[in-house]
This record gives sequence, C-alpha cells and structure tokens, in this order.
Amino acid sequence: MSRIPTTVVTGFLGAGKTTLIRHLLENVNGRRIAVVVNEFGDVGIDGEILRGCGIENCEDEDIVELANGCICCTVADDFLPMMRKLIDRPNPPEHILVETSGLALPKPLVKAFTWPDVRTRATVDGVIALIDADAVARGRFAPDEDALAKARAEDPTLDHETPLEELFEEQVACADLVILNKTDLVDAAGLAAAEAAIRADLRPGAKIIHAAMGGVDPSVLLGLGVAAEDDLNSRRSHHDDMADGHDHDDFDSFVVRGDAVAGPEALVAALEPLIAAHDILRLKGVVAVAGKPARLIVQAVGPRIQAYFDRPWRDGEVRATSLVVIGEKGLDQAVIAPAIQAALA
Ligand SMILES: Nc1nc2c(ncn2[C@@H]2O[C@H](COP(=O)(O)OP(=O)(O)OP(=O)(O)O)[C@@H](O)[C@H]2O)c(=O)[nH]1
Repeated sequence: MSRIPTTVVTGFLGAGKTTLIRHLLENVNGRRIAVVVNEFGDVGIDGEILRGCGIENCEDEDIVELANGCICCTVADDFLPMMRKLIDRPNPPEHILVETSGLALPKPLVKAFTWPDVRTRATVDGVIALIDADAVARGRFAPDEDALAKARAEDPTLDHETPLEELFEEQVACADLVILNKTDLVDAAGLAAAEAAIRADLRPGAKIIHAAMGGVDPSVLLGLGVAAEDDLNSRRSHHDDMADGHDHDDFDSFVVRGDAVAGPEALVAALEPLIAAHDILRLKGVVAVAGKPARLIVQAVGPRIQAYFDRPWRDGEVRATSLVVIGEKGLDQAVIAPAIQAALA
C-alpha cells in the first residue's frame, strides 16, 4: 500500500502558514488534499479562514481542526487518532498538509509518524518552515545582547534563550525547506539580514527560498520525498530530553467577544496603540460590522494589522465578533480585554 505523503508546515505565529496553505490549495489543480489545522488558543480562526476561501475541490470535511492546545503536546490524544481517521476514509486524501500552531515544536509531530500503524500508511514528505523575513530582519528573534549579559552576570547557570528565540530556532532546525516569507516588506539588506539570522540554525542540506504571500509553486513544496520520520536525529531540538514535549506556559492567550462594530477603520485605529502598548504578538479573529453582509477578518502580527471582508454571513450564523489575543506570559488580560472591548463598542 502506498503511503500518503504529509507535509508539515511550521513557523512562528503569523509567519504566513495559513496564507501559504491557501495558495497551495488554490493551485494544486484538483488534487485531493486534506489540511489539518492546529491553533494555540480556544477559537479556531485558521480553519474558518481556509473554509471561507471557497476554493474549488476543497470540501469542508477536508479541513480538520485540532483544538485542545498545541499539537506537539497532544500528539497521542489528538493527532494520531485524527490521522488514523483521515487515512481510513473510503476515499483517503492524496496528500495531507499539517499546519502546526505558531508555538508548536515540529519534531514531536514528525516523531508521531514512526508509530507502527501510521508509519505503514503515511510518511512525512517534508517539513517546511515559514519565516517572517520582516520580523526577523527587525531582530524579533535575535537575542537581546544587553539582557543576555545582565542575566549571565546574575546567574551563569540560567537558560538564556527566550521562549521566542528557542521556538524560532527549533522550527528552523527541523525544516527541510525554509521559506523566507513577506519579502514584500523588506529591502535587499533586510532580506540578507534575515537570511543570515537563520543560516546558523539550518540543517545541513536544507534549502532557503523566498516568497511573498506564500506564493510558491506547489511542485516546489510538495513531493520532497524526504521521509523525515526516518531522519529524526538530524533534527536538533532543545526538548529532546523531555518526556512529553514542552509546555506552553511561556505564552498566554485569551478571547475577547463582542457585537457588531461600526467600521473596520475605527477598529484598526483603536487596536494599533493597544497592540504596541502591550506587546501583543498576535491578534486575529472574525468581526461583525454593522450593516455589512460579510464578516470581517482581522489579523495582526506584531504591529501590522490587516482587515478584510472574506465571505457573507450565512443564514442562521450568529453575527458576532471574537478576537484571539496571544502574547508572552504576563500578558495583562485584565487591562487588555476591557480595552479591546472598548475598541469594539
Ligand atoms: N505583507 C505580507 N503579509 C503577509 C504575507 N504572508 C502572510 N501575510 C499576512 O500575515 C498575516 C498572518 O498570516 P497567516 O497566514 O494567518 O499566518 P499564520 O502563520 O497562519 O498565523 P498563525 O496561525 O496565527 O501562527 C495575515 O494578515 C496575512 O495576510 C506576506 O508575504 N506579505
């Protein structure tokens, strides 16, 4: 029996994973692809966005959401049973794409493909890491040298990497192919700086390509034929010694809900200073706009906010707003949630 090739798409929060997958689905020319989407946080926005695209040949049942936390920590409980279900379909997919949460470690997922009943029927075609070239060029994942020196002086035994740096390195170090995405937001110097920042973490032989809005030909991404599950040792991880993956206590997330807002511009203008003031890493969600038949998708990655109408509300669908907010531990929900509520009013 041939094994179903599965591509693992990793990358930090907001790097462009869903955008890449959407582009792939639009360009695979009728190939039957199933997408497994995992998100950090209680509300699944990515699955909603993909389903909202209306791509031909992409049925709702082909987008499977895995909630309940980060996929890397719930492999046995969630991911494996779901893979078995997908594989056992009477008409199984020809290819599977797994979009990990932006905070997930890819290696535990790759390891899941060594489980006997999955190993015989699916294989990791390749691990693709999406990188936000703009964020990397601006030093978001680089160590803060001053803080590092201070921490070293205070306690030389401390683990000096921030959770952000660690995740970033781990995602790059597991990849067969790295996509430096968002090239439209950087100049040549920025792109070179981003590339230099990831080189040290790359696995030998891993390739780097450049893209904007995930615009890469599917033939470049699919069919790598790497069988990454057979090559786990070359995928360095900070967490190899831990029995059960890692925990996500370094990050916080909560959801803010509300009714219809007056308009996108006012909402974006109100969110901008909030995001900057509270160092919100990621904010995304579905927004109802008064008098508009379509729902608004709001996306913020660091300081950049995007808002666009994606599809009309369906009959019977509750026209409400829900926004997921993600940041590093200590995110001040008691202050931020009411402030976002006020922006929604
Ligand atoms: N300018 C620019 N924006 C991009 C590009 N790729 C993605 N984006 C935007 O970045 C935001 C996040 O994109 P997503 O595709 O949702 O990112 P993600 O990695 O799936 O996000 P999480 O699932 O939350 O980790 C959206 O507003 C996208 O439109 C790009 O190449 N250039």
